[in-house]
Amino acid sequence: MGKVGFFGAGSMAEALLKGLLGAGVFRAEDIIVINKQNDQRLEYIRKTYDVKVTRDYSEIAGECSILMLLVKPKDVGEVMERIKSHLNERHLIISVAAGITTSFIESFYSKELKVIRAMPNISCQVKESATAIAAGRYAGGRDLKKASEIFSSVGKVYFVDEKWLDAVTALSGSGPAYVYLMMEALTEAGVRAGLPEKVSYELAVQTVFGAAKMVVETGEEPLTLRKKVTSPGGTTMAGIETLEKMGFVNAIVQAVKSAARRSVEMRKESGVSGNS
Ligand SMILES: NC(=O)C1=CN([C@@H]2O[C@H](COP(=O)(O)OP(=O)(O)OC[C@H]3O[C@@H](n4cnc5c(N)ncnc54)[C@H](OP(=O)(O)O)[C@@H]3O)[C@@H](O)[C@H]2O)C=CC1
Ligand SMILES: O=C(O)[C@@H]1CCC=N1
Repeated sequence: MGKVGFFGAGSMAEALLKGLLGAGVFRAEDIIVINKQNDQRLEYIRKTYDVKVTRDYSEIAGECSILMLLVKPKDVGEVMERIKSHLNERHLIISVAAGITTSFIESFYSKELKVIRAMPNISCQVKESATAIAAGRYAGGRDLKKASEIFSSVGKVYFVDEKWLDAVTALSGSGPAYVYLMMEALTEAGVRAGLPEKVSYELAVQTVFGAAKMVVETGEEPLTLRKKVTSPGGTTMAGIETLEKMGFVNAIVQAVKSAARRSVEMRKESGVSGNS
């Protein structure tokens, strides 16, 4: 696979580092990490994962054939400006930046640049990411295969059309946060119903974990499983009726819509023209 350069040393970079090193896709000595100015963070990454770190853009672009953009969408332009003179046709750029198009990244290079846009989620860290990937104009089957190999090592991979990526970002990129909020809400609800906080928290977390595992391991759909839990006239029915009355489903639909809208806005704020 060659060496990989990580542009960014934040949450996503660390989640990917943990996952990729754990899965053995890259050895620590094949990874170089660069960030912008946080020395302490870069030192932490170096010490914890035993990877090489640098502040030299030419070094990282020179040594690595795969360059992963793990910076905020607004910083993608700056990174591309800094590396564009060191790029060549052997480089594969993989960007996880929300809203940033492959054509924007391609536009920094005068020749054909291989770009893959990916939308993983934080669960890379435990090798359970749902990652969607789309190829840019010049990326071919081999590049998609490489990206797929990388993200398969940290979860499941789905090939999508690039125009879907705002919706994907809103659903599965941001999705873990919605589920964490659900856990927070269940914990709070348990406390209000009289449980000690620790008990409530542990019950909430195990309930969400068990519910997800049921769907995955039984292959049964959530609706079917929901029916199995909901006895006529029972407690679950009372709870679900309240969720319906309070607009639970609509709240989730609106949340995903807002997140997808924000993906489009961030694209515009980052100076990207075009829709997808
Ligand atoms: N967090 C998540 O769950 C997910 C995030 N993403 C995407 O991943 C990307 C990164 O997000 P996240 O990890 O949360 O962000 P963080 O803010 O945690 O990390 C951003 C990193 O980028 C570095 N950086 C900024 N500018 C430059 C530069 N010019 N050169 C090199 N490094 C630079 C920062 O360095 P410094 O600290 O020194 O400024 C920092 O290490 C975003 O585009 C986001 O859309 C996608 C899916 C899920
Ligand atoms: O919140 C964000 O913008 C990023 C993209 C998906 C998850 N985190």
